[in-house]
Amino acid sequence: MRIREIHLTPVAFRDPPLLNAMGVHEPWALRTVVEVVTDEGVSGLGETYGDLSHLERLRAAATELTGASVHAHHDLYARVAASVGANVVTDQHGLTGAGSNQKTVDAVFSPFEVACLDIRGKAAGLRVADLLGGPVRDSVPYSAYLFYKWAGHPGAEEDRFGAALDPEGIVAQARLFIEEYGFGSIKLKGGVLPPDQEAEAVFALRDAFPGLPLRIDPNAAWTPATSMRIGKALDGVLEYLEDPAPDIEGMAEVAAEVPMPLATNMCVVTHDHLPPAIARRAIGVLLTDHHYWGGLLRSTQVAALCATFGLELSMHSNSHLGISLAAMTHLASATPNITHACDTHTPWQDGQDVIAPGALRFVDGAVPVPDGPGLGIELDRDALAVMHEQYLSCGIRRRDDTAYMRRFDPEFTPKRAHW
Ligand SMILES: O=C([O-])C(=O)C[C@H](O)[C@@H](O)C(=O)[O-]
Ligand SMILES: [Mg+2]
Repeated sequence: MRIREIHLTPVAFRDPPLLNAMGVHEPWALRTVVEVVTDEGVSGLGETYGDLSHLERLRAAATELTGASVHAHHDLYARVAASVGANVVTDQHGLTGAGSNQKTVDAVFSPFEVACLDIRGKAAGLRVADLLGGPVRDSVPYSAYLFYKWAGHPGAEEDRFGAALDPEGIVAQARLFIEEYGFGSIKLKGGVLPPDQEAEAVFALRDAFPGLPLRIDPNAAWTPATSMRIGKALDGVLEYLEDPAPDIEGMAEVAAEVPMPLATNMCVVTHDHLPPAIARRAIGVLLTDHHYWGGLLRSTQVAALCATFGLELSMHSNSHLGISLAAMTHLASATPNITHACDTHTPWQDGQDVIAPGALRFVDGAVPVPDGPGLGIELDRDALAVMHEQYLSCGIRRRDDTAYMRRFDPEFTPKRAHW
């Protein structure tokens, strides 16, 4: 089965004003939908970032990939690497660590690999999870992913989630998500308010939801000293503390002093980071993300490395649609050592999607692995067309949380080791 054509469709969907250490989410989030079609007419789906420079790299890779076998994983990777070239560094949103040529190639390769696995599964009558070694769990738990947020985008009406700028607002948000999705663990995105205020919100969550695993992720907005102080104060409250301070060295300092494991999707984001992080005992949990770790197969290889070195696994998420959720679910179901509930932005997309409804649903905070072959999902072409129109009209071509925040707070600076 050879690749006959590839369709790349940039899309935009509404996103609430979620606050983070870099600024605030813009009213529209961007993604690219990737459709690979074979010479036998079988098609597969992938989903990735929507920034224009990434889209241009996807276009160049698509040209290289035409004619390749969907089974030839290494050949597909080599073609993508050649199309990207050396010394090209991926876009930065400031929230997923340093860019590198390796990470760029991995990010460009990922959606094509997912689409090829979708095709291979459809052709063989197997689920993608089966191609990855078979599911070790039928259903993948996700965490309630809480954000400090404004009531609505400035100048627009309040959204249905409302404001969350203090512990009461955060607890109310958690209650809403738990009622609607049944989540059994909670992550709070931090790096927005002074650390003691964010710790207060964590204590409020503990009191409101006793026994639920909790995490906080300030995206490296704290110094090592503050991270140690807050980490010690949250002893017995957190299952892990995610990226409190910048860089492997800073994380190692903190890890040596705090009682809970440190997790990261910032200081270890490509293979080169693993040896120093392991040597320095900087992290206990890696948040993997197939979108920048080179797709699903390569993510399972990273997972095996983590098992060898005694690292636990969780999963990172950006704003995404159902193709990504399906891929994340197949991957996590087939990765034995993902033992923490995965992150997902799905609730913030509030039903907007490019896939037909029904295949993916939350049951008690977990997504059952879809039954159908491949990813087990179908593209909703009408929805895709609407979201593509939204992309064309929204005017955003690159995610920039800092620039958007500066429209309302010209003095705003990204928070890196700020507190
Ligand atoms: O560190 C993380 O978990 C993330 O970067 C997740 C997302 O990017 C989130 O922080 C966001 O979109 O604001
Ligand atoms: Mg994180």
